[in-house]
Amino acid sequence: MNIALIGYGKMGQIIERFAIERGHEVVLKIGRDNLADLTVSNLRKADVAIDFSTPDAAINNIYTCFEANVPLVVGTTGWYGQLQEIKDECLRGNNTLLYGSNFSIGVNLFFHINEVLAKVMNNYPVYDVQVEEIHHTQKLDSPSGTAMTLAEGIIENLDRKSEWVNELDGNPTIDVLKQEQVLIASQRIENIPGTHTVIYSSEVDEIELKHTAHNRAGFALGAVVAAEWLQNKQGFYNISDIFNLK
Ligand SMILES: NC(=O)C1=CN([C@@H]2O[C@H](COP(=O)(O)OP(=O)(O)OC[C@H]3O[C@@H](n4cnc5c(N)ncnc54)[C@H](OP(=O)(O)O)[C@@H]3O)[C@@H](O)[C@H]2O)C=CC1
Ligand SMILES: O=C(O)C1=N[C@H](C(=O)O)C[C@H](O)C1
Repeated sequence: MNIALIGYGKMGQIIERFAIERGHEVVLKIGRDNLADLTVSNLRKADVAIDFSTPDAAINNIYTCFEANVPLVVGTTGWYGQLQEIKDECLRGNNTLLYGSNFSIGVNLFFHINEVLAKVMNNYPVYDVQVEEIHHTQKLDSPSGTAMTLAEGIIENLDRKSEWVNELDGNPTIDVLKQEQVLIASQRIENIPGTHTVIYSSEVDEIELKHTAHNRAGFALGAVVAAEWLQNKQGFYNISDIFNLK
């Protein structure tokens, strides 16, 4: 496959390594210093594009890929407020997009276990739940996309929770946490690739479900596998469609 890499930072560079290892060719690499090369005609040289750029850049990049009619894998987080608009536009224009807050196999298993556990916890109201996430200090968005997916998995399955709220580095955004809210506590610490914990606590004990990424390889390999899966498909997909754990 010919691949266009949109965003050539920490993730883009590791994705390139895995793409080449798996026999693909990287025909376009876009970073901040060659943004002018992100054109419809350049994108049409690729069979698929993979975007790991920035929360602010993602929406524009997605629309440019739609215009070029090139299938797109979006790993960038921090744009999900516009998810419905992008989904509608993708389907309206017969385009192809797969997105995911986390492409690693381990986290996708974790997402599934989180949903099963949340269902079980309907019968155990003595436990309250919160999500914690720790990432490197260059991360632009908070909470992490992965933490949002975890909180949404809890909300969809645990009847006593209906929304999430975020605090960054101990700075609360609300005065009082309501019973129906799931707190996502975010922390930024040098060099942490991504650690997520779901904690159920009662007066007498705690249950912790934790995923620690040792490096970024799992995310990057997952993105290349997602691009391969997207070949010859049309429509709007999430990474969970590949793992099919439901
Ligand atoms: N879904 C998943 O599994 C994962 C998702 N992510 C997400 O991927 C994104 C990128 O992460 P990461 O690689 O660590 O971040 P980096 O900051 O290392 O890389 C982002 C790159 O995008 C470039 N860039 C800036 N503006 C644009 C633009 N308009 N178009 C294209 N590229 C642009 C930046 O250029 P410059 O360096 O010049 O600023 C930089 O090279 C983040 O949103 C992160 O949350 C990360 C890991 C896993
Ligand atoms: O910015 C990162 O680094 C990561 N971002 C993703 C997220 O927001 O969940 C995935 C991973 O945790 C690394």
